[in-house]
Amino acid sequence: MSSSSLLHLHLQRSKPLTNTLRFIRVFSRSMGGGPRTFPGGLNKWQWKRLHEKKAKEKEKRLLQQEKQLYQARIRSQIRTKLFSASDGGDAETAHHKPMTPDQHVKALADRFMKEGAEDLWNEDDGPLKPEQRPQFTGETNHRPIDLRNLISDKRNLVNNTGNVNTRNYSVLNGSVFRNESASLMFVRNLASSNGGNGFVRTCLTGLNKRNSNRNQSSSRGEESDFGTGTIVKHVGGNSGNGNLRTMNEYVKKKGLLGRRRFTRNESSSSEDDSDFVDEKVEGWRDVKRMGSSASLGRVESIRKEISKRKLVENEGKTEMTEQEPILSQNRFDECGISPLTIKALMAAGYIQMTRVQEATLSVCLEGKDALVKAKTGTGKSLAFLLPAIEAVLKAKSSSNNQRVPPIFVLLLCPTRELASQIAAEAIALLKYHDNIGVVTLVGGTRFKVDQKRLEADPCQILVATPGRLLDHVENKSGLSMRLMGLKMLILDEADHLLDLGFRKDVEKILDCLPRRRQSLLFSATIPKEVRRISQLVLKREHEYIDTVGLGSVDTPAKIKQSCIVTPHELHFQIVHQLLKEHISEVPDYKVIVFCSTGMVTSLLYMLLREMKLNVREIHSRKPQLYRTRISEEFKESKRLILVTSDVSARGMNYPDVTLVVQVGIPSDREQYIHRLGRTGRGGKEGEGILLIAPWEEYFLNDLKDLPLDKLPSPCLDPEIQHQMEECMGKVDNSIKEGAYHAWLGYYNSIKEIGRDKTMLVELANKFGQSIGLQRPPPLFRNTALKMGLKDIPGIRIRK
Ligand SMILES: Nc1ncnc2c1ncn2[C@@H]1O[C@H](COP(=O)(O)OP(=O)(O)OP(=O)(O)O)[C@@H](O)[C@H]1O
Repeated sequence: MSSSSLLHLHLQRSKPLTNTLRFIRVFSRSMGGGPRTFPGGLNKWQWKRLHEKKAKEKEKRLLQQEKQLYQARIRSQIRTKLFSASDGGDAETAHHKPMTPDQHVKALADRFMKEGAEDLWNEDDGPLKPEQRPQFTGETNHRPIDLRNLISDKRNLVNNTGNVNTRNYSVLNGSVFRNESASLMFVRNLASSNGGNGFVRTCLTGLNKRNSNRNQSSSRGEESDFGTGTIVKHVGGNSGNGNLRTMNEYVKKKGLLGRRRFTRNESSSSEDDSDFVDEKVEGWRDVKRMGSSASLGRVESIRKEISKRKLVENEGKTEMTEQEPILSQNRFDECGISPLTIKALMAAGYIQMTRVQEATLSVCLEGKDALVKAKTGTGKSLAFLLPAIEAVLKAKSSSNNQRVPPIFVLLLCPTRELASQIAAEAIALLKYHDNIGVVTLVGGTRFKVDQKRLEADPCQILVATPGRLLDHVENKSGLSMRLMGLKMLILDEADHLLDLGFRKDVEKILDCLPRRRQSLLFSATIPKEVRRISQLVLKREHEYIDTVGLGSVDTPAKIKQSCIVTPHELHFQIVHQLLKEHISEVPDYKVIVFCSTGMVTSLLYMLLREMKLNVREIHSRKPQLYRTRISEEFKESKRLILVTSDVSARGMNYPDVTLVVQVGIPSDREQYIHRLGRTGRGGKEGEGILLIAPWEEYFLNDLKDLPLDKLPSPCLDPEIQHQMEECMGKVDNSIKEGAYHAWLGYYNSIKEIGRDKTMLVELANKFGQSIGLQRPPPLFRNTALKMGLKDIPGIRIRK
């Protein structure tokens, strides 16, 4: 399928998506009033829930289609590039010239050497990054309890059969494909990710001959990606039908066809199976033989080619990565930005660019859309603020006096503190520019005050959190009009903003922005899903800039990372011990302790305060003024400990943090990286300790490529233990009860733990006891119902 018809399809498909979103909005607005009873005897809320559920399902389906479309488009682009590059001619003619086997190997190696190619790599292909030596060698002192066993068993099940789950060849046969090697799967996956394109098929079969309807089969491959159909649907087409019949008949004859229909992924692979049959029709055994002999050799060559190139590349890089300097050789005064901005940079002591600034500045200044990944603390904020200022200068010079003063740059970030920090940085860079204003819109402040500021102050750059911005946009405050002049949209912590928690708001905001704009997405972590969903914001021809690079660790090299596995009940005491040790070793200590929820943060803060440590707390349950004051104080201080929830996990640039402690598992790998990244910023040294219970140890699987060392659990002084119990006794019971509920809610939401409710409640009750609760505090019936905990032993329901 050509890229223009793909675009056409995309436009067609994005229409219903917008309609759905509009429907949800109109619907939710209409829920304010209306009749009291609804068809089917439903009350207003049941009716609302029913419709919301339907709308959600529809939206999910449409997003899925968008995703498939995007993948198909990428494949089509890659194919076009590969053919034209390898043949040195245009893509059309290239389709008629088969590649030589050597060319295939080189082209495939090229493709998998590209940054971000992991996305196209499949788990079946084996590790793309070099294997890390196992970090966790020490034995756990504590025997893992049942839940952990259960979890790790289940995980193993998922991991080991991951391929089977997504590409269940065993449906067709047990013997033919199940035992095929990872390498064969690799080629097969290439075939699938290439939409069944001919050159991969040749790889698979080891044959150079091309059939006359290759173009047809190629486009079939892409179309089939949109369907969820069976193998029958997928193979459709001229010769395909015949082949399919042959295959189905064969399978039926052998009694191999199970009840199951193929999923989309399966069908995408099975298309390649059909291609086998296309070229050699004797039967499945032949298919296997061909696949395993010729194509395995080819896969080996591809792997060799990749490692050869990597070796050459790495030889030059070794020294650089070991030291990992964050600064580049380039200076700001050579990069073509405004002299007034350079003056402000120099005044702030910024002379040379960091590597991410060097890598992104020219692209951003050219006006291209970009998705940028760079490690924590490497200067991403400047990397997007400098082009933002340039965009304002350019827009200002070209726009005439307009009735409504336009906002030229909109910068979205997930937390209030981060918004204020970025705004402050922007103001510092604008020190010598006249009449360019920066305004922040964040929750927790008075709406009317925001409106007044927007009216009175110059505002060409708006820094906002999505929720509050949406309030303004939906309130018809005139902000939508001003946003119609937007030239640049920036999403800091883009992966988080495109996460489920924020995505709806971000989508609604996008609806209000002009399509002709430049969009920049920045984060230290960009999971595959986000890369795909980023098309919601970015133009098709955006740049993906990954300064971490394939095969490199995602965390700064100068942060010493370790992990302590010890029962949950001891965590608070161990935190106290670790802090005491750190304070005695590092005179200018500055520590951040992350807890999983606001209430647990509050509890630990009070306990540590009772233990006479110099602590502060920040979490979402505190008023904004207090949060801002503490944040400022912590920025400026030394010898201070900040106990916080995830509101401080991303983007916050507290200088010279010496230690980060994470109590309990974070919500995911990305959050671990961001929390850890509050230390070791700007190329400095730092230390991070993750404190988890034995039943949380499964999470280490997600960090196995990071350099974590396992530390033994420190010995606890019984005297201190006694003191802590006394201090815990002084903490208000309502805080403890809140912490218990929050703890339960947090772990209930983590699927690996939350699915065994009985065990979850047992663990929560143990936690309750450890913080001095005689009995587990009761839950509201509705809350218990929502959490699936109503009839679980150990849960008390409020009368
Ligand atoms: N060109 C530069 N020269 C020297 N220091 C710099 C430069 N650019 C940024 N820094 C410093 O690096 C530190 C980290 O910068 P920044 O907060 O932008 O990191 P980040 O990459 O956005 O981190 P995170 O992923 O946590 O948001 C800051 O202290 C900043 O002042």
